[in-house]
Amino acid sequence: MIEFRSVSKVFADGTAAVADFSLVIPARKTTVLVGSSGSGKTTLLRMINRMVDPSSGVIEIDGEDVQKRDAVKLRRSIGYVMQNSGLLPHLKVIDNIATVPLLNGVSRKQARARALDLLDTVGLQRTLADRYPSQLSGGQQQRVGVARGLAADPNILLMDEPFGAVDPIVRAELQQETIRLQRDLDKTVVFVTHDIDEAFLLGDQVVILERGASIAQVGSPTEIIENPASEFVADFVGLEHGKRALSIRQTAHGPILVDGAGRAAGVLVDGGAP
Ligand SMILES: Nc1ncnc2c1ncn2[C@@H]1O[C@H](COP(=O)(O)OP(=O)(O)OP(=O)(O)O)[C@@H](O)[C@H]1O
Repeated sequence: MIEFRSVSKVFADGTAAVADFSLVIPARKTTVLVGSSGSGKTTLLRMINRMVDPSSGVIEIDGEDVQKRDAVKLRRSIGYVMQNSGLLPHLKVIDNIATVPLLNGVSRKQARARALDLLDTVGLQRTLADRYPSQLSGGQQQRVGVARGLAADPNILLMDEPFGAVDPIVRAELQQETIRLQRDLDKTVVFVTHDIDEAFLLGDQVVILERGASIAQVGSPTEIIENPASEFVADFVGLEHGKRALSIRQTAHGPILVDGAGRAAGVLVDGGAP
């Protein structure tokens, strides 16, 4: 479990990125921080692994204040996946994945063997191991980024807009892979996005943020859609514009569900049916 208690961050130039933020992030679930640009999502994420230190307040992992941990060791024990994969261009795929285990003292042979296993885990061919990042597609690079994040077998995986730079089809594929990985690996995932649909798809817990990382609402996707806490939330999740409003239309073959634009969205089935 990760806990933020009254955490604030004011950068050296006076920018108040985060003001009095408190949140419990449960273990082995996916928590998604979602909000528009500049709402403080990345700053919150980076305070978990001490890439950024808070100005005030406490962040605990399993009851231990992260400020009391060695920053470098802490960072290496937590997986981090970023938007443009962050791969080192002069290292082959296999060596990119093996970097953190090597730094942690794992033997080269073991680290490379694990890197090959991780290529399987993220759905990449092992034959890609000897390529350089520039010889991969954007989607493949992101998968390598996820493999690298998992390399030290961390309990916590931080993902900062990991699929922001790939096309919508690859993005949908990577989202499904993330759901599968989470089911198989059971990590505590903290995921940052500005895309509410991605947040609802991936999040067990969704945190909607306004400027200064002020929490507009926190809850499961169902709770938020059923009962938006404010007009801001209703607007942000698309309830105000009818984007998520489904209605029943009778057809010659029975009732179907249509969305706000009148497009067929599905059929109605008995919720109790197998
Ligand atoms: N190192 C820094 N120095 C000064 N201001 C910063 C620094 N890093 C971030 N900020 C500012 O803090 C605020 C929050 O930034 P942050 O990157 O956390 O937001 P975000 O929600 O992740 O945005 P985006 O979706 O655009 O990445 C912004 O106003 C940003 O300009």
